[in-house]
Amino acid sequence: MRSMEEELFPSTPGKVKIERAHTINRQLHRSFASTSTMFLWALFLIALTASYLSFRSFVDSSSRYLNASWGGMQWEKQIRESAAASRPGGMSVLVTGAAGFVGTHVSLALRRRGDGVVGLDNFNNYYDPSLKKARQAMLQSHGVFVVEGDINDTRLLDRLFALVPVTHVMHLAAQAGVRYAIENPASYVHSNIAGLVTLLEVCKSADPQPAVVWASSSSVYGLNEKVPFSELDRTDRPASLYAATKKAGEEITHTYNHIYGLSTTALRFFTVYGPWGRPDMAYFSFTRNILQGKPITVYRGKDRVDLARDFTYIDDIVKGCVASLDTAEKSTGSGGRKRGPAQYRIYNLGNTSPVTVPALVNILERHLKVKAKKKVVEMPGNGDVPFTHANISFAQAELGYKPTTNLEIGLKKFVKWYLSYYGYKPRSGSLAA
Ligand SMILES: O=C(O)[C@H]1O[C@H](OP(=O)(O)OP(=O)(O)OC[C@H]2O[C@@H](n3ccc(=O)[nH]c3=O)[C@H](O)[C@@H]2O)[C@H](O)[C@@H](O)[C@H]1O
Repeated sequence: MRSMEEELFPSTPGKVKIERAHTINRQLHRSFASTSTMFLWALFLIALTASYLSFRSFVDSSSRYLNASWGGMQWEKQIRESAAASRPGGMSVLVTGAAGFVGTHVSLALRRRGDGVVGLDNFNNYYDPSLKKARQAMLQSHGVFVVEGDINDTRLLDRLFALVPVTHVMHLAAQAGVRYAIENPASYVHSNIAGLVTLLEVCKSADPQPAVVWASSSSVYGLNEKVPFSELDRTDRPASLYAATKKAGEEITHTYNHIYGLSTTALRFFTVYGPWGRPDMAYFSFTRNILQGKPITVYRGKDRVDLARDFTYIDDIVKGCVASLDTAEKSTGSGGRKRGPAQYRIYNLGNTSPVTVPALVNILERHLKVKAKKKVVEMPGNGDVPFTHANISFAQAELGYKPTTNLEIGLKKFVKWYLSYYGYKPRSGSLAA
């Protein structure tokens, strides 16, 4: 059999050289012609693929734009107005989770004293979104615009930072609730881990970088038994996935502080309650059930020990948040690079006087003037801890934090709001069965 080389360059020399040369030329020409045809086909296919891909990306981005509830000149105008401070030296704060319980109160407090505030909230349906919409409407009437969007949306965050010179981020958007993590673990990873990282990525790249104050949780103390809980105590034994994601948040913010010079402050909130609160929390759902004549389930710990929480009134928490923003030092990085060491802080924001769950129910019964139908059951093993109790000496010394509302007074204010918001007539007289 002849080799390929022999086919192209036959071994017989002499007269046949020219013929051979012609043959070779023809063969070369044929092969060149087929190569260039292939090349043209390849070019054509590449062009076709490129136009298909750019068409797809155009359709994707236009549909994303059309489906998104953000964008447009009017939207940008509202953001700029909302973010503009009305007092000299005022801050421009991006409040994530602004239509949430704590977010609404902090946004209002900032706006009232003349800071610029832009809210961000995804209005998810973890609990009744109509309550979030009502909070949004209330904020709007006070000049705070709440953007509808998710902290996982980098494009939206970039846009907000391009529109507003954000000096501070008050990051309160999160998947809350200790026991719900058993049902929907992915939502905690999505909001409390992925969302946090997305937000920090944008913050670290912003120029200037904002200072970040964000909501951690008393739940990070987990199985800690040393009371009261101090920021110096162990927090490496979380009892729920919720707690684990909040603890992870403290470590993730440390990384951004260390590498990029972001100024970060984590606030460990202790069971916050009050008007405009969260319907998934015990004080809120107990109130609803008591008024509707439905039973409430009261959990009890091992050996029939009552569970207790360091319930903290919303106005005290707001003071702690605002003081944290006021004392936050500037971030030190720029262009995504650290220029020097930056502030990294963690504070307990609690009330320092735990109250048992049955005592909470007694107070509600008195304020509602209705007797609760109690079902006492052993605490299910779904992430709860038996008690919480904050040591607030660091917050006191460094933020001037000093809670002033006890559970009796705080629940009275909550009940007043609840009855009015849900259209109940306040009852007079003694307890009804
Ligand atoms: O400090 C926090 O970081 C967390 O506080 C809050 O968690 P918790 O302290 O668990 O509040 P909450 O659910 O009101 O239960 C209060 C008590 O009632 C008991 N409880 C609860 C429900 C019920 O049906 N029966 C009952 O006895 C229950 O066993 C508990 O002893 C926030 O939800 C959470 O998002 C996080 O911010």
